[in-house]
Amino acid sequence: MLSLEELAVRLFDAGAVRLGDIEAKIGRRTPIYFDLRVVVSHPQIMLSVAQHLEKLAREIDHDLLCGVPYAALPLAAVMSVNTDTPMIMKRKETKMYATKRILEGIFEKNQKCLVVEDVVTSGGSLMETVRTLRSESLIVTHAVVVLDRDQGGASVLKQNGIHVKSIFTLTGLLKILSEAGKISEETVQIILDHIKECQFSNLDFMKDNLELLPA
Ligand SMILES: O=C(O)c1cc(=O)[nH]c(=O)n1[C@@H]1O[C@H](COP(=O)(O)O)[C@@H](O)[C@H]1O
Repeated sequence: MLSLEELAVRLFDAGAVRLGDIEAKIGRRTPIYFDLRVVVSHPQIMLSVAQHLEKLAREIDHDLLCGVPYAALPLAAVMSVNTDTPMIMKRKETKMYATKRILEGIFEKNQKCLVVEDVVTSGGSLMETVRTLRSESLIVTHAVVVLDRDQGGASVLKQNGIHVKSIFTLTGLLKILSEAGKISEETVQIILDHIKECQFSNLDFMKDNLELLPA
């Protein structure tokens, strides 16, 4: 298995870390965007990301895996095969014909479902999936994620009963990439200032992002 440092550099070289003034979800702007969708083109990187998630998942009691659509779906599938853990999939929309299911795959009430997500910023996307799983009587208490952007999403999720374990935090990732000579100190500082300013626990920031708050 690749070390965290090697994995971070491989992800960077594959184009998973985009720098600049980038538009993120719902019009948010960010000086760094982590795009995990590129890993489907790099099977060895995808395998390594999945293995690191499996390591985090080993300490969590679970019967099922569920990836948040879409970027985490291939990762959840690789984890499912590697660990022989059944997976379920959440549809973006409820199917309007045949089975009318929102969740695909076999599950029973009160099974423990571990959620797999690529990036946590506010925690909104992950929470949306958790709500669906809970509405289908599954027990959801943990999530494993590739990157926690350190913007307060993990504590918002904790308030909603979800403990998040991440392979990388954005602060940790920046340290690795700057030590590897991939990003400059100046860029690191711009991103750290952004994280500090754009906190989902900060009420002034939240006023402009109310639609992102988990209910
Ligand atoms: O929009 C984002 O905040 C975001 C930042 C980033 O670096 N990478 C990234 O993939 N995202 C997207 O934002 C989602 C997480 O944002 P939250 O729903 O606010 O936690 C991810 O599932 C992605 O769709």
